[in-house]
Amino acid sequence: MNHAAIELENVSRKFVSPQGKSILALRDFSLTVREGEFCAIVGPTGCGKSTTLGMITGLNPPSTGTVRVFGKPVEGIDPNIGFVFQADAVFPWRNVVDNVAAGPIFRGMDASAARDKATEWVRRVGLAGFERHYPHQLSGGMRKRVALAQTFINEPRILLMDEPFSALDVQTRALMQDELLGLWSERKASVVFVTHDIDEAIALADRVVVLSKGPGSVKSIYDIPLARPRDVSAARYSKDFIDLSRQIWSDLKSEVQI
Ligand SMILES: Nc1ncnc2c1ncn2[C@@H]1O[C@H](COP(=O)(O)OP(=O)(O)OP(=O)(O)O)[C@@H](O)[C@H]1O
Repeated sequence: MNHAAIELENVSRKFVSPQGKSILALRDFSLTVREGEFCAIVGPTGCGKSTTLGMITGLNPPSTGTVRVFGKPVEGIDPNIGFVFQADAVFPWRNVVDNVAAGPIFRGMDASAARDKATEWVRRVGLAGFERHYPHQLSGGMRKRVALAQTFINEPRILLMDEPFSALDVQTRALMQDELLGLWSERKASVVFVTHDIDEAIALADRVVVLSKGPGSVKSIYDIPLARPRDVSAARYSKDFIDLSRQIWSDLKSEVQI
């Protein structure tokens, strides 16, 4: 049986705008992500996708409702959780190895052991030979590889990704999606992957969750029956993929129409 890794139960989240107006970002939001599941979230702009991730991290608690991670209410930052965001979270003043080693060192690992482990991860994400390069000497795709190594080296049990590949060109993006699935398949963290790209969501996920326009709640959930291991580029041409893409878009279209 698959246990729940993340549970959001009847959650809502209110913000106050700079003008003092109350904004309801999420309403009646319930979602369970199973252990080892890859869950993608799509939805119109402003529907509360990033807010949802913030609640799972504990940085942004819900106004009402409960958020649990591995059965326990979220209280503060959980070291089991890793993040990859759209913006690069690399330190510009550190070279590639030192960027990747930063997490383990912060968690108390001896610096030389951390650098050895980081060097191995740099190789695994295809950056052997670039260990001493600084972020400004790398392409956007290479910096994303550094970000993946930085995250995976900590062996997170939960991985939260907020449009991590949206700034990349189409080819690099496809490569990074394959890379991500390869890394994920080794340890099967529970992933919540936010994207605007329906095809990216289908290519990667076990389930795709469609949110309604703000205040966001779960509109529909699609099981993705594509076999694993997946070759992202090849999977896109299958009939199942195209049918799902059409269905999800028709669901989403009514939410994004003005
Ligand atoms: N700190 C904040 N203060 C005030 N309002 C906020 C805050 N954070 C988010 N909001 C509001 O909550 C709503 C949801 O925002 P959120 O960033 O979660 O949406 P999103 O679905 O991730 O959007 P996008 O797809 O454009 O990235 C928006 O109306 C936003 O303006």
